[in-house]
Amino acid sequence: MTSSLPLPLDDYRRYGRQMILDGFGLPGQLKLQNASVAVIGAGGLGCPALQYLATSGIGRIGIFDADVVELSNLQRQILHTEQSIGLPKVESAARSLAMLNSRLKIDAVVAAINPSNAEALLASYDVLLDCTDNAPTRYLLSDTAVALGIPLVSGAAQKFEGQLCVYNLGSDGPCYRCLFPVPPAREASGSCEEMGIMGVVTGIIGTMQAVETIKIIAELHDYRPGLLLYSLLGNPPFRSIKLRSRKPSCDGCGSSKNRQLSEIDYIQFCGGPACNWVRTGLLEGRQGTRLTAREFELAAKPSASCRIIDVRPRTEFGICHIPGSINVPLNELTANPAEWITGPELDELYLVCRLGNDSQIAAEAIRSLSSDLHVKDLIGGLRAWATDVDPKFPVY
Ligand SMILES: Nc1ncnc2c1ncn2[C@@H]1O[C@H](COP(=O)(O)OP(=O)(O)OP(=O)(O)O)[C@@H](O)[C@H]1O
Ligand SMILES: [Zn+2]
Repeated sequence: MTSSLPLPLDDYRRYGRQMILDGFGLPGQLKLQNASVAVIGAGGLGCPALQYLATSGIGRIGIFDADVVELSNLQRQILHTEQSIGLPKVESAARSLAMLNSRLKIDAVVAAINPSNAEALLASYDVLLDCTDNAPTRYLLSDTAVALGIPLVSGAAQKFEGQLCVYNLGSDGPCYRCLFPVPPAREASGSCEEMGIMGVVTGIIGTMQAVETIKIIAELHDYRPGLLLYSLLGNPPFRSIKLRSRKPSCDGCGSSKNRQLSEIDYIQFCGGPACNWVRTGLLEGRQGTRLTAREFELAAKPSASCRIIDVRPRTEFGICHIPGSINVPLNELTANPAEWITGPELDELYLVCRLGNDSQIAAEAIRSLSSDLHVKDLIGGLRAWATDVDPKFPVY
């Protein structure tokens, strides 16, 4: 006689180690099996979150990201391999996940979530995971979770630190706007490329996003989540802040909200472009004051009359620099520009940075002091130097 089992026979062996846990059991496994979750961002946080969600037996996972895999991603984006460089991240992630769990249903969507597509693309999921890296998307996903009436498991990681919080949980869980009605300053919320990230920090936070998602689906969670703060250098490394319930006056989830997502200008609200649904170019350069890498190489020869100032932070200067250049980090230079243009013979000043933005700010600060000095900066920064002048110059 064959009995009809609620799970495929193999799954009893596959998930047995968690199914024997009191409080989880077969009902917990069935809840995971019947659940759909959407992971937005298949980068540092998305990869570890996806890995554990896939192996835990979630039935369907949507992956959304418009980016392709780069060498600099491999330090932390652990579903991507050297072979997947150049492939869309969602495709690379889906391939890795299929190897972990061939029965998992994966919706791999090569697209950035934006105000026009968010609700339509995410409506069929039970839980959203924010694994992205920019403020406009954080607000958009919070508003989308509120509009769809589903929880949002949000992660963030920068430098040595990470943050985890579940928003819009249950009938009175706060949304992201309840906690952060005003976006963080742009300087405090740059990308991993700008700010740096210890790879393993994203592993911890992304894995904890998977944990919270599993808890919500299996109904093991606390209805009053906290904001969890992690610092790799902290002692203790974890701190948790208890959250209040939803704010009645909140623009995102309060009683007065009545806006359509597509009408909200998230990018404007967050103080300018910072996300990949609109990537902008560099600062506008002043005509004739900027040099290509090849021009820079020919013109900038360090001597008593010619100085190359590299305005990157000291740690970055310590990684690599143009021979003969001196390091004056941008904040020090702009705090007291006069100090760096002393010297009776000094006639030409060349400014460099990593990508060609900070060097323009430094050049303007110096020009505001002296009109005699020839002040020029390098278009595209040391990236362009490595591409066009010195292929052995490290790119980081
Ligand atoms: N609106 C969005 N919709 C979907 N994915 C997004 C959105 N905004 C950001 N992402 C994705 O979130 C991921 C964030 O991951 P992470 O910061 O680790 O990667 P990265 O941007 O490749 O890093 P780096 O700053 O080092 O280049 C990226 O893959 C990015 O494409
Ligand atoms: Zn709110």
